[in-house]
Amino acid sequence: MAALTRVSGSVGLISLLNPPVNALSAAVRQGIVDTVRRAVSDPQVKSVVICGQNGVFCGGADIKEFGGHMSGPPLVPIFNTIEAADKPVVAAIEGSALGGGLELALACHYRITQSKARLGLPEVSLGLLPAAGGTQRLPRLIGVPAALDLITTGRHLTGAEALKLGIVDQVTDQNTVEAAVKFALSIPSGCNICRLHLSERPGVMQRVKKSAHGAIAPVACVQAVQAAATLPFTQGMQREQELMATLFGSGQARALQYCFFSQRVVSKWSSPSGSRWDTSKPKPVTKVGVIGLGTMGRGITVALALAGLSVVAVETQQQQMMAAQHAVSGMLERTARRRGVSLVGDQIRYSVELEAVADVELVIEAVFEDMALKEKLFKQLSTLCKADTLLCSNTSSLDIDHLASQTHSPQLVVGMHFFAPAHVMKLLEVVYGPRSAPQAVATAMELGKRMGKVSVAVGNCSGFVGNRMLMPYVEEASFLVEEGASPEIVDRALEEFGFPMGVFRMSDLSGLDVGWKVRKARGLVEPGQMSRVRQGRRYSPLGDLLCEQGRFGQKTGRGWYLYDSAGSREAQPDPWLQSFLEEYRARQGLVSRRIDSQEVLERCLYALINEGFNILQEGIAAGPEDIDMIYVFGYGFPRHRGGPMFYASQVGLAQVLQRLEHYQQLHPDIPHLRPSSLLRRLVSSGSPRIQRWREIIRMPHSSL
Ligand SMILES: CCC[C@H](O)CC(=O)SCCNC(=O)CCNC(=O)[C@H](O)C(C)(C)COP(=O)([O-])OP(=O)([O-])OC[C@H]1O[C@@H](n2cnc3c(N)ncnc32)[C@H](O)[C@@H]1OP(=O)([O-])[O-]
Repeated sequence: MAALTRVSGSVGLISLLNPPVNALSAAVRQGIVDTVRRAVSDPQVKSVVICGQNGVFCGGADIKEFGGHMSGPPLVPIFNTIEAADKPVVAAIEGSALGGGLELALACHYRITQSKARLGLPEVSLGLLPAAGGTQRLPRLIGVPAALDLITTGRHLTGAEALKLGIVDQVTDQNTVEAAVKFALSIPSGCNICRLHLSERPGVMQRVKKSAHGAIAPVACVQAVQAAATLPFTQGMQREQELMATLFGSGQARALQYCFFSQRVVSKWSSPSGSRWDTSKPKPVTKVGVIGLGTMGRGITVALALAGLSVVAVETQQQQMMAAQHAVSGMLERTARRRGVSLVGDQIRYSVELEAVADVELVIEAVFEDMALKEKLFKQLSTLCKADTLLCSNTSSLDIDHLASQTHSPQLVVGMHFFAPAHVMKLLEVVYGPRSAPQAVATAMELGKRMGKVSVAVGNCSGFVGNRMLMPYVEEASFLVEEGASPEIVDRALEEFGFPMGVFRMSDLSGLDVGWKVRKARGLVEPGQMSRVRQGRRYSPLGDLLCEQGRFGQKTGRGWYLYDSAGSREAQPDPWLQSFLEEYRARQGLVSRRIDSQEVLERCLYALINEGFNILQEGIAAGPEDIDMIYVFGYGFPRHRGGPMFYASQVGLAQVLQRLEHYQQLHPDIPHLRPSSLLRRLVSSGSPRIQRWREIIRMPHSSL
């Protein structure tokens, strides 16, 4: 899987052959061993160029091999042999040089790269570290601070950035392999590995640990680079191997690698009606209308403009429109500066007239979350837009099928549920109704991809996947507080698990009035009432009672926590809340008990997971990967835990079932603790690997 040819008389050209990304599988590694040996021993070869076939240098080690028995020659001695070769070896980098691919290039004596190529060491995002010499060679080449940044974040660089940092010797816009051959012909033999004077960076470990939220790979990456700074090369390499060995078999590495593949699985969407990603062709879209320029509409406008689309942004209130225009310009400016790209914005046209969207190919409605308002708007859009214009709603929970029924062409209606801030958050839920055409789903998915989103296609139900699962999670947290926990106890347990914020800090940030409005719309709120049973099930009025006191969270300076001032972010425990809770429990006849972090995690997470099984059973999500990517990219579920469904598979489905049964016995009035029948089916099928759940879900129930 690597070929050697002789070009320009004396250059041995080694091509890696393993489409699509020339991953370093066992066969490729063997191919490199053989071709390097032949090139080095051929007296007619004076220098060597290594490149990848089909415009990609190398995507790194073959991640698919990690799950099984590793065979074939290991990378470290191969790269050491290349580095020690007495003929100059040049890497010709096109497309990507990532992970082991960049480590291969670092072992070469020179690197020539295409300007648009992507270079990086993303192993940390797979729960690993660059263990083929990357943690030792990169700091020696570019210094400790720059190497730490690249290795602990896994971020990609362009060829131009790599040149600036000193990772590559030359950047070209011409044919990279030809440039590398020319370069190889011009250099004398010898190696240019630069041995920088390295020193440790104080304080890095503390910073990395804090932002890792419990992930172990970033910490190991720092330890490995510290070894480069303090130990001779050979000992540093040994340390790199030891640290890799601890990461390689860890649950976190398995979870992160599952996320890598799941992200790709969800792009291959399918729906119960039989429509699929590979048989549904998206409609070309160049011009999009956005209706409603509140927080969501502004973010969506920015995300569309950054993706290079023409946008017609409509806000019928003149003053609100002016404010939005100003805000969008600022957001675009800041994002362009951060990304180092030139400012876009001239392709946005603002209007106060709905008719301005008459000629767009797709409309995204982002008005207030009010069904009557949306119904009216969809009726109007259906009349004034072109007959084949796709009408999408950014609703976070309303019935897409009902909205579709307001239009002349219900097959052209889908949900595009963005997450705030829409130009930053990676997740997009694409919601299809029973009547949505496959092309409408494919078009929304493709548009999400162009906007750099992880798009997940889901079925229509109240709250879709993400918000529907959030309900039991948030409710359990409130029940725990009624029973004796404090918001701090609940939040601490969830943050130690890896969430960036616990339930209560998160609610304070997004505003307690948001959930209050939703509960009011569902007829659950009874002002001034303390009853704990509503609509036939357990209910906690705590959130409503706080809102009645004007405690809306950060924006009012008090909510579940106390803040220095309105808008401040520093949450302090609130003595008022403590006495309020004591009084509440006394009036309800509740005897406060000690609640530990295990109970917090089990009740909140298993309730969330259980709803995930219901969603799978109903076919709202096609597979566990869809749910997991929604939670990882949209709800801060720790990526190193793989997502809620993967986490359940790691805990053990029988254990999750048994704990749900236990809690359901204690709390028979909480329906979301009643174990899902799919969970029971999976347990009775022997708790198969998560990759097999789709088969079991599709199996007729009677066969079990
Ligand atoms: C000793 C340890 C040494 C070392 O330090 C460890 C490593 O190197 S760890 C590795 C560090 N390297 C990384 O983390 C880089 C991971 N890769 C990427 O970031 C992107 O794939 C890349 C940017 C290369 C191309 O993006 P794109 O053009 O949008 O294309 P795409 O993303 O859609 O992928 C196309 C297909 O290729 C598949 N596949 C891809 N890479 C690998 C792989 N390494 N392996 C196996 N398969 C891989 C991918 O699943 C997909 O398959 P399918 O069946 O068609 O769904």
